[in-house]
Amino acid sequence: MRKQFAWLWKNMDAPFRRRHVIALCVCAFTCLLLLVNPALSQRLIDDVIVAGNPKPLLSILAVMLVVKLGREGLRYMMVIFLEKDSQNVVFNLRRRLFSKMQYNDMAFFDTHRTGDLMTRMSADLDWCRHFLSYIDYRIIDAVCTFLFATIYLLLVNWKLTLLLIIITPILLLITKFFSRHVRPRFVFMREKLSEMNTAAQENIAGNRVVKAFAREEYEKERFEQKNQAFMDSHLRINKLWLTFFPIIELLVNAIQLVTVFVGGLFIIRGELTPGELAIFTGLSWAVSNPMRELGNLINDLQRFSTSAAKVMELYYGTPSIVDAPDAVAHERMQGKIEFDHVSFRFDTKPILTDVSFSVQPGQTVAVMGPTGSGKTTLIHLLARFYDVSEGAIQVDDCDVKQWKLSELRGGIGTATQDVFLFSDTVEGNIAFGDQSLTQEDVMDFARRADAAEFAEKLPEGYDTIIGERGVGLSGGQRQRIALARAMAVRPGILIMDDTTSAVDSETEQYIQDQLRHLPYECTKFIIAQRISSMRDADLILVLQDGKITERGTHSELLAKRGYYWQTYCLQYGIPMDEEQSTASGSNSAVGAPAAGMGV
Ligand SMILES: Nc1ncnc2c1ncn2[C@@H]1O[C@H](COP(=O)(O)OP(=O)(O)OP(=O)(O)O)[C@@H](O)[C@H]1O
Repeated sequence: MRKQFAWLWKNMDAPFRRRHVIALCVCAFTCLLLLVNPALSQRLIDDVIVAGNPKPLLSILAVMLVVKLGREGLRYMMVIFLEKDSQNVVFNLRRRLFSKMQYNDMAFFDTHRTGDLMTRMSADLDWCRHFLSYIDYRIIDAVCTFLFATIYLLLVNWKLTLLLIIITPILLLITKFFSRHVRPRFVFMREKLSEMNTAAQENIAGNRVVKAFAREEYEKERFEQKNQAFMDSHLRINKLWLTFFPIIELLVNAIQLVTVFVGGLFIIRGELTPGELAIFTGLSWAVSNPMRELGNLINDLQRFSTSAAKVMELYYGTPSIVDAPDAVAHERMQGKIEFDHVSFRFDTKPILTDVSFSVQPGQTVAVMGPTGSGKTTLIHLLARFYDVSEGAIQVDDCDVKQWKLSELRGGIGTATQDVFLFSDTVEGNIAFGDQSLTQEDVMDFARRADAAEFAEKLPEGYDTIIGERGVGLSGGQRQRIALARAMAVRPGILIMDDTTSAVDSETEQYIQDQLRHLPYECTKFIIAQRISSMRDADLILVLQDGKITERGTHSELLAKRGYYWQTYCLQYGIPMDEEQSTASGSNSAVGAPAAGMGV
């Protein structure tokens, strides 16, 4: 807990820290002020009522009123200070956490559910705010009220005071027991909250799939289970609390009884004046209330501690893929790529094995292969989303591990398989990677990606806001905006991962032509299933089970009669026997049917 407080403190700006200390001192001072009115009540009873002397009456009442008003005013100021300080910390934390998430490894996002991360950024952070704006002052309040009242009562009558506080050690023991048992329940509850949020988030993000499969009822049921589990975890805590709470209440109420009963006896024996008994009855709550509060505070503290631990995990997590200390600065990326005996494993599962190839700047390399063969992983390694397990990847004759990450990734434009567009205008989405693009540039790249025609027809043209994930656009339209976005950063390496799979052949042909005439030099890295997307590539790689099984140009691969040739025959409806006899002539004859089919 101390660590967590130190962490929050570290994230509070200096002026707010000063104010926070002042606010907590004010809190302690107002606890001291609590003693004034019971002390004045004693004088009121002993010196005014019992003595029959009305002279000091007005002055006593005036001081009581001033103290009461002053105390309320100070508490008001304290609450405002605490609220502002806690907001300052949460603001700083949110900023830092968001930035942390930006730089986290791909592996981090592979293993953390979105719903869980959202819970850390919202509910868990709110518990950090709650600690600074409420829990910490309530602790000081309880401790100071108890201590000041006890000391004062000891001075008035130590025997009666000892009777009042005799139950304190028992209470502390019960509290310790409660605290030990409630913590794992809070950890469990936090997990259930995260699962519930994840279910809600996935349902919202995947609502189209839910509808398409008419799985609303199933989803409702699934969420119901998570909701129920979260509620049950809450109830388990409440159950524990309910076994603990009556014991505390009983002990605390005993304090009040002892005060009146033993206090009365002391008056009869002349050991206490009626005014002094008024102090005891007036302050017995100040001794008993903090004890009563203990359970609540422990609940809150454990809840805070569970949430803070989750936020701290994110806060202190360090990405494993970072700039090397001796990273080399590069001007513009030229686009020379070399994979040198690259192998890659996810945990122990081999994904790529001994992959070697090289591409010169400006060339086009295409990769094809069955699904799951490791094509996307190749580009993930190139952009250093993951580090190779063995071998090395060089870009412009420099190991990618020696590149500054921002320059490496900034030099690669990627149109990914799974298109994600932001809730922004079409123009904003295309200019995402380069905010300095002019409107003319945006329109030019949209034209090259064949996105101009439909973009202009949108209700507000390029200023039309498209929804999250490009809602409102067709799959092919989204792919074309994603391609324009990748082209627009003028990368040294342009990666197209299944980018034209959802567009028709004519559009694909148009895009292919445009790719040949980009207004800058770049290496093109194409991942595709269609032969038409790759037939003009300088190098075509066939990847099977993470290994390169075929390599060469279109005609060389057709001549090999392997996977590429089979795919070719399947896609162009050529019986394999017939193709074999056609291809037994020259290489140009092999290319002829496809060219003739206009694909
Ligand atoms: N984050 C991950 N953790 C573990 N395994 C993964 C992860 N991402 C991918 N894989 C596995 O790596 C293998 C290669 O995946 P990859 O996405 O590179 O294939 P692909 O050839 O691009 O497939 P597709 O054509 O379907 O896109 C697959 O078996 C996949 O299950």
